[in-house]
Amino acid sequence: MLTFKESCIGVMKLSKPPVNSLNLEYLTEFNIAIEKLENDKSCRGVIITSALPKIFSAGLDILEMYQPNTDRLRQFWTQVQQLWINLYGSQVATVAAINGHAPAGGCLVSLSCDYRIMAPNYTIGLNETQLGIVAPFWFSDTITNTIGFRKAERALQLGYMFTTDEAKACGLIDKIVPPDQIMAVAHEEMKKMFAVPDFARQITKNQCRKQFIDKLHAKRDADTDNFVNFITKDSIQKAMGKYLESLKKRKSG
Ligand SMILES: CC/C=C\C/C=C\C/C=C\CC/C=C/CC(=O)SCCNC(=O)CCNC(=O)[C@H](O)C(C)(C)COP(=O)(O)OP(=O)(O)OC[C@H]1O[C@@H](n2cnc3c(N)ncnc32)[C@H](O)[C@@H]1OP(=O)(O)O
Repeated sequence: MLTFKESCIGVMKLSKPPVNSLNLEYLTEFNIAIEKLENDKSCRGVIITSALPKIFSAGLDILEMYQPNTDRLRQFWTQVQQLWINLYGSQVATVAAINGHAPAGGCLVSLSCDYRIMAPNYTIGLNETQLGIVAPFWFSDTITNTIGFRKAERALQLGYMFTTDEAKACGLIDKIVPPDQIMAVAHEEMKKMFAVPDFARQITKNQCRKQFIDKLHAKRDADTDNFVNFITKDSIQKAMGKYLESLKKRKSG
């Protein structure tokens, strides 16, 4: 993770080649970096982007969920939950500068921000059903809060990956920006949020999102149990094995 401050804005660049997949160690690093910025009194905003060409993030590392060690799987999911709590509940203004593909967990990271700008000709969405797995309730809540129930329900069932244009049309992202302008526009959008007094913006964000974060807090242990029980089922393991194979075939084909 490349993290630096530009005046009162923290910039976090995901930099885990080849695809910024989020494994236990990288999620832990991500959480520490965001918590550090959150606790920095001089930091008013955070921009999240990718240091890699063409990929924002491939989402959760599938290898963490395939033939897993159960203790590690629990730690992994705890860090996934914490990342969402940290980002969706962040007091600082957040902008996702999506400069590449953003499937599943990559999409969730961006949906947890306050504003999303995206470069053209990429794809974004919660594609979990395509892997034979299920987006948990707090993934569904986050996309539903962004694009509305009907569109979210349809997209979740299909595991639909939106093109940048489709994502803009349904409100999954807010703006399409050429890749060379994405950071400049992220700063412009940040300035618009800074024009509002921080406490008023923070209380308003909290009013909108707190009920969803409280829901996960209340069900956090059960959610981890559900995840571990679900992922370790033979049928789910088979489906994930097939999906990994299909990724490799697509590469060689
Ligand atoms: C009753 C039950 C109720 C509730 C259920 C309870 C709990 C919920 C259960 C489960 C929820 C779990 C949630 C999961 C969310 C996720 O994030 S899952 C991850 C989904 N991600 C994807 O599907 C992305 C797959 N990747 C791609 O589409 C492409 O790789 C991508 C477009 C990102 C890049 O394409 P390209 O540049 O062509 O690169 P390659 O495809 O060649 O990939 C390079 C190597 O990277 C490997 N890789 C790709 N993605 C991942 C990944 N996510 N994890 C691990 N590894 C990945 C790929 O295999 C290549 O590896 P290789 O070089 O061949 O070794």
